[in-house]
Amino acid sequence: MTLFCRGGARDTLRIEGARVLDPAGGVDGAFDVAIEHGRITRLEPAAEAARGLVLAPAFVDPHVHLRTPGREDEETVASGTAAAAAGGYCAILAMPNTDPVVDCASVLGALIEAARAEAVVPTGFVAAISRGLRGDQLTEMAELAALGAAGFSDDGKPVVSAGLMRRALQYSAVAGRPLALHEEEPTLSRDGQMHEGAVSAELGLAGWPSVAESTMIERDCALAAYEQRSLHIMHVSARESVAAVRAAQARGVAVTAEATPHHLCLTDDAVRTLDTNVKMNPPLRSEDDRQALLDGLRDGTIACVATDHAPHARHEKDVPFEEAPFGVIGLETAFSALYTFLVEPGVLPLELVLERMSAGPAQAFGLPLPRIAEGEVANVVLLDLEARWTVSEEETRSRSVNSWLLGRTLRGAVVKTVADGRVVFAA
Ligand SMILES: NC(=O)N[C@@H](CC(=O)O)C(=O)O
Ligand SMILES: [Zn+2]
Ligand SMILES: [Zn+2]
Repeated sequence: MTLFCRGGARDTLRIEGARVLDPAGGVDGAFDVAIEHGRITRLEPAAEAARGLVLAPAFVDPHVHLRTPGREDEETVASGTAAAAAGGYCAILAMPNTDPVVDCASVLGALIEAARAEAVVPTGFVAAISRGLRGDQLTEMAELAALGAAGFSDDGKPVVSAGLMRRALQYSAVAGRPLALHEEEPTLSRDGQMHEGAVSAELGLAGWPSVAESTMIERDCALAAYEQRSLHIMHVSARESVAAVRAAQARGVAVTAEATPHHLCLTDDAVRTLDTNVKMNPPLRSEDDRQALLDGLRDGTIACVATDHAPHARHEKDVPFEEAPFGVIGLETAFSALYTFLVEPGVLPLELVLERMSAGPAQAFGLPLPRIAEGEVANVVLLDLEARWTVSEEETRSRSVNSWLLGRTLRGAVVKTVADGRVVFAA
C-alpha cells in the first residue's frame, strides 16, 4: 500500500452522454456510465455524446510538492490534494524536500497519518534517497519502503556522488520502489537563473546549460545499465536529455521520463518578462528543446506528464528575478494548459495527452492503472472541452498562487473528478 487518503463512503452516481475515452483500455464511444458505491457497474452505449463532454481515466501526477511539514503557509496535504482534485487527479506523489526532510520513519509516518485525515485524493509519499538531501548517506530505504514510501528521490537536489547513486540503485531494488531523479550537474548549472542561450546572454542572466542535465542523465543511465536496475528521470527539459533517455531505452535500460506542462508549452522567450512565475528548475529552454520534448512525448520516450507543482509564498516570489526561488504551481491548470496550447492547435492528439497524464505515470510508478471498465473502482475525470475559464488567484485552491497562467483564459475544464470511488471535485 503506497497511496493514502481520507476514507468514507464511496459514491453512487451516473454520468450520462459523455464520450468515454480510455486510450490505454481501447475505449472510445458515447456511453452512459453507472457508478455504484464507487465501482463502475455499467457502460451503456448512448445515442450520442453531448458536445465537448469527455469522460477519461483520472490523472496521476508523480511529482508534486505539498510543502508539509514545514511550510504549511505554502501548501498542506488538504490544500494540495484539493488542488489535485480540481485538476482531475486521482493519485499524486509528494516529494520529500520538506522541513524536516522525509528521510526517516517518524516524518513519513506523520505524513501518512495526515493523508489519512485530510487527503481528498490518494497520495503517495516519496522518501529521500539521502539523509537530509545532503547527498552523503543513504536513508533506510528498505525500512521506509516497508512503512509505505511510494519511491525515493532527492528532488530539489541532484545526487551528485556517482557512488551514492550506485548504492541507491542497489537499495531501490531491495526496497522494491522506484527511484526518481532530479538531474543537474551542479558545477555546470552553478548559480544559473535561466536556460543558457541567446536569451540569457541578452538579459545578462547567469545561464543553466542543457548539458548540466543531459550529462547527469547519461551517467545515471549508465549506472542503471551496469546495476541492471530501473530509474525515472524527472522534469526532462532539453533535447540532449530526451536523446539520452531514448538511447538508453534502445539499449534496454529500464528508464522512464516525465515532462511538465510548462516545459511543453513555454520557452525561455517567456523569461524576457522577468516574471518570477516562469522561473523554475530546470529552466524553460529553447523552442528546439520544446520540440524535442513533444517528439519524446509522441514516441513514448517520455511516458509521463508531471506537474512539478511547486508552491512558493507570495513574498518570496515577489522579488527581483535573480532572488526568487525556483518553481511554479500546476495541478489545477495542467490539463487545460495542455489542451489550450497543444491539443486545440493540433500539436498533440487528445488521446496521447490523456494517456501520458494517467496510464503512463501509473505504469512508471507501479500504481493502480485508472481504467474505465465494468467492475473497476471509479477513478475518472469528466472534462468539458468547450468550456473557457480564466485562471485567477481567487479561485486557486492551492495555498500559493505562483502560476505562469494567472490571468490567462484557458479552454477545456475539469467538471468532475472521481478518485477511489468518491466524488472529490464537482465544478
Ligand atoms: N522545480 C522547481 O523549480 N522547484 C522545486 C524543486 C524541484 O523540483 O527540483 C521546489 O521544490 O520548489
Ligand atoms: Zn527537481
Ligand atoms: Zn520537484
